[in-house]
Amino acid sequence: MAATGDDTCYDRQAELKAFDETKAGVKGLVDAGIRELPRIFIHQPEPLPISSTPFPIPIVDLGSTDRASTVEKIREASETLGFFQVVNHGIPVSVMDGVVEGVRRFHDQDVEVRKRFYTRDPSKPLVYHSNYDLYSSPAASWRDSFYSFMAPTPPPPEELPEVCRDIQIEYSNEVMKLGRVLFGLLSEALKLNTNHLEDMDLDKGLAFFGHCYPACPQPELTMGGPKHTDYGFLTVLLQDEIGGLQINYNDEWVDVPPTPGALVINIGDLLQIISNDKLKSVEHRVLANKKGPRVSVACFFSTSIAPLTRRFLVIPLDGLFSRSLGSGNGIRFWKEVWCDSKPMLDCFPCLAALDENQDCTIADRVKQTENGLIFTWKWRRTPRDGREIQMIRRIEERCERVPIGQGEEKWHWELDNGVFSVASLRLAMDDMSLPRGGSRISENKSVPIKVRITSWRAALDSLPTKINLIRRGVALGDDLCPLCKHQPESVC
Ligand SMILES: O=C(O)CCC(=O)C(=O)O
Ligand SMILES: [Fe+2]
Repeated sequence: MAATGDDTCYDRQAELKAFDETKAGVKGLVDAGIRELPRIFIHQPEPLPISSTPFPIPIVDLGSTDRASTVEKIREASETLGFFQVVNHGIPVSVMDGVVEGVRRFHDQDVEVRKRFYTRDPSKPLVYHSNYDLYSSPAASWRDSFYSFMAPTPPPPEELPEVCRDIQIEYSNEVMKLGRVLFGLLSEALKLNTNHLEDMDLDKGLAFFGHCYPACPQPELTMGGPKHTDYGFLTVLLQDEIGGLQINYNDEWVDVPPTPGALVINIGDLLQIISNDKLKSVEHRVLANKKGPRVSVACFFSTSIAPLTRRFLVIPLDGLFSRSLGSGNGIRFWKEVWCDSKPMLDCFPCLAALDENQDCTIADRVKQTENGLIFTWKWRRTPRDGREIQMIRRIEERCERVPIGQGEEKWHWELDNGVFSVASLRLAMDDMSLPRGGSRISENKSVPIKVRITSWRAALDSLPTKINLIRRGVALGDDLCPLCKHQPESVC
C-alpha cells in the first residue's frame, strides 16, 4: 500500500482488523520484508519541533548519603520535567540486562508461539498484542508489547512465557523494592512523612510492560509510541541502548538518551492529581527507528484492576462541569490552568520569566475585540528573533483556541438545571457505575483539583459533614445542615 498520510478514503477499520488478526504484530510485517508502511501506521506530522540543544535529564544517585540533596533533586525534576534518571538504585546490572534480553527473547519467538499469547482480553495473565489502542488511535504505532500485572497478585508463574518468566518475576520484585525507596523520597519531596505515599498504597500495584520497536523501513512517517502521559502514579523505565524516547519540555521534544546502568523515572497522572498538581505528569513519545529492534521495559505503579488499590480508580467528570472564561480578569495568565492541562508557566518558563509581571491576568495580556484577539505583551526586554518569537506565536495560537470573551469567569454545573449540590455530584458519580465501595479521582485536568478531590471524597463519603462527624464521636449540638436547617447534613 502506498504511504500517503492524507489518504483517508479507505476502510481503515477493515485494515486494522486484518492486521490484528494476523496476531503477528509489527514484527510479523518486518519479518515479511515489508518496505513501505501500511497506511494504518502513518501519523500526521507533529507540530512541536525537536529541540536543537541537548537538555540533560537529571541523574540522581540513590547511593548518595546526602539524603536532603537527593530529595531536593527529585523534587526539582518532578516539579518541572516530570522525569529523572536514577543510578545506584540497587537493581543489579545482571538483572537489568537479563530482563531486556528476556523481553527480546519473547518478541523473537516463533510467530506460532507468540500467537498463543496474542489477545485484547485484559483479564489474561499475560496480554500480548500490537498497539493497545489500535482501534481508537488516529494512527497505529510501530510497536508490539506484552504486559502482566505483577502486584499485588502476580499471575501463577506457569502462566507467564517460559522464555522470560523467571527474569520477569525477579525484575518486578526488584522494581517493587525500588518503588518503596522512590515513594519515600517523593513523600519527603512533598514535605510529608517518609511513609506517607506507601501508606496510601501507591507502591502496591505494578504492571510490567515489555515493549519491542522493530526496525522500521520509513521511521519518519510513523511513531514508535505516540505522545501520551502515563496514567498511573510512577513509571520505572529501562531502555536498551538504541534510544528514541523524547519528552515534551517547553513545547519542544527533548531526547532522553540511554544512560548505561540508569533507570528513567517519571511521574504519572495519578501522582500529579494527588499531589495537587505539584508533581508533573509530562507528555512523552518514542520515535520509530531504522535500527532495531529497540526493547524497553516499562513498569507502572498504578491502581490497575487490583482490588487492594481500587479506591484510586478514575472517573471522568467531563460533561458535568463547563467553564466560561469571560474576560479572564480574575485568572492569572502564567500561573493558572486555563488554556491547556497545565499553566503557561510550565509550558513556557523562559517567556514567563521575561514578562514584567508574572502575576498578570489573562485580561492584562489578551482581549477579545470585534477584529479578534489583541495581545498586550510587556516584556522586560525585546524578545529575541527565532526561538522566543516562535514561542510567543505558539502562545498566541493557543489563546485562539480558547473562548476568551467578556465579563466574569463562570463555572456551570450541567445537571439539575445548573444548581450544584454535592448530592447531585454523588448521584452522577454513582451513575458512572462505580465498583461498590470504590471511588475514583477525576482525571479531567481542566476541573480544579479542589473539585476533583472533593468529588472523590464525596463518593467515599469522607467529607466532614455533621452526620460523619457525629458518627466519629464529635460532640455537636445537632446534625442539621447549617444552610437549610431542615435536613441532616450529609452528602446523600
Ligand atoms: O519505550 C519507551 O521508552 C517508553 C514507553 C512508554 O512511554 C510507556 O510504556 O508508557
Ligand atoms: Fe509512557
